[in-house]
Amino acid sequence: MNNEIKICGLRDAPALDAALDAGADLVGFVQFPKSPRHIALDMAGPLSQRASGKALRVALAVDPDDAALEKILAAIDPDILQLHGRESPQRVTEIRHRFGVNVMKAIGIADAADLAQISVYRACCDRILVDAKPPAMPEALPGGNGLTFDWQLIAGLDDKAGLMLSGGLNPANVGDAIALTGVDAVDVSSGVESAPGEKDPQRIAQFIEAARAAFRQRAAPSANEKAKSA
Ligand SMILES: O=C(O)c1ccccc1NCC(=O)[C@H](O)[C@H](O)COP(=O)(O)O
Repeated sequence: MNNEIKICGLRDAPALDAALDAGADLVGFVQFPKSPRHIALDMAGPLSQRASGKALRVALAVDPDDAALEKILAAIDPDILQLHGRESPQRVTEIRHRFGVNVMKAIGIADAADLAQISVYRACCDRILVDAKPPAMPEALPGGNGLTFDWQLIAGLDDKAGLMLSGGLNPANVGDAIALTGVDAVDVSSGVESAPGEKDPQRIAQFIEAARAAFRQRAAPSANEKAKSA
């Protein structure tokens, strides 16, 4: 992963086009009927085709069984399957092998103890999305809650390869999140919406611009480094 930006929860062509036009690297289609971002497969298929070759297409599912996965993968034909439930490492391995699909596993982070899951899942999946742990309420969604977590936990990791930072990011805080954590990839959903499930093209563009600026800033040599090499 190298300076990648994912816009998740796209449900219609105007929102998808806003993400693609602004330069999103990954676009996500949520398969979770209780979410305001859920998109039916007969709509998700054409949207995914529209994004083909322009961005990596991510199908997001929560504890899917094989029958559900067959339908999701056939309709969306994703480049990446994001698993956002309680899938065990064994289940992730099984899915990867059975369906031959790249998998990004979401891990909920609330405190330092949760970081152990990163190395557990690194061994069995292609990417890892570190997200805020959902609130412990029956009606809470597994993701898309607009909640941040302590970014210092990620900043302190020795190995950030393959990590995508998520949870409560928005155009105003994504620059700080990138600078502080040092991650190479970010993901957003509710932070670029005007109402639950309603993507706002202007906020999408602002988010991508702010993230790109932070990635550029990190790549640029500091004044100190420039002086040393002069
Ligand atoms: O977005 C949803 O509604 C959703 C529902 C069920 C499982 C996962 C979901 N979203 C996962 C994502 O990848 C979100 O982008 C991620 O949780 C960040 O969301 P937000 O804090 O709203 O930016």
